[in-house]
Amino acid sequence: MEPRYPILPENLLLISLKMYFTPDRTLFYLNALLNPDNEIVHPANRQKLLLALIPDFLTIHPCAQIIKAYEDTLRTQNIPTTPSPFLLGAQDCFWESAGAYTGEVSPTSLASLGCKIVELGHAERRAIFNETDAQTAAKAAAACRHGMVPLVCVGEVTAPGAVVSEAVGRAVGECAVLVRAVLAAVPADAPVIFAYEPVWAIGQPRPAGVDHVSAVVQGIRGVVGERVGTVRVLYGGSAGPGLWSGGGLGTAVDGMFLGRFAHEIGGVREVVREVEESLGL
Ligand SMILES: O=C(CO)COP(=O)(O)O
Repeated sequence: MEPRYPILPENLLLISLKMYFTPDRTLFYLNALLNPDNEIVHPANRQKLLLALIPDFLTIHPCAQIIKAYEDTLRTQNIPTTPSPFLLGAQDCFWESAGAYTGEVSPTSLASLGCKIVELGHAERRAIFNETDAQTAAKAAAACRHGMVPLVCVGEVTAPGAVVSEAVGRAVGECAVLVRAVLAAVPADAPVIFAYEPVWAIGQPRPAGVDHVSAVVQGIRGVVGERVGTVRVLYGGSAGPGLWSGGGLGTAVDGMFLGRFAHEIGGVREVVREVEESLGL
């Protein structure tokens, strides 16, 4: 059977919890994201803005149950849940579906639990676990075989020097290698999300400058070119409230990939409000 991919609207806000939260805190956090009183997830806005949570592997199953219960509640209120108003993602997956691969996580299992997005090639996995472009591309293909969207992290390692134009060209060149490898590995109609995360901007007090991000993202879009499947390009790396509207990032990218600055629900609400306002929602 052909995989059925989730529909991606034009704007995405994705949150990775990396390895920061305990299971209890993750479940409390997800319940808070979905609580209508917190005004974060608005099913009516699904066609324009979609949120997703990417927790650790241990909490994927209970998170899936919480999201299912949330959708059941929406249905009792006659609010449509197709396409899903909120997605669940995983922080990695293996490139094989099953077998003697101790410690690895199967894409089949992730899909069966309701994961729709698989994050791949994060800078931390590349630096600490030596993950290669070929491995990331193979994992992206595996995610697609199971109807999940690969969320591929790309970004240059070194911060820009004094010559801005050179820095942009170098950054695009570094990102292009993985962008091309992934697009060559996945079906032409598979949706793909690229998170442009300059390695030097991850885990910092401030994000990369919007001018730099904007120019590199334009370059990445050029590398992607025309393609049947949807491609979204997000920014990640110390992103948080104030960057989308005040910082002007909103006109350059299709969304943000949030880390630490989404750990408090109030911060997520601020970011959501900025994006919604920019979309006239
Ligand atoms: O790597 C990131 C998202 O995956 C960004 O993390 P920080 O926002 O904490 O820098």
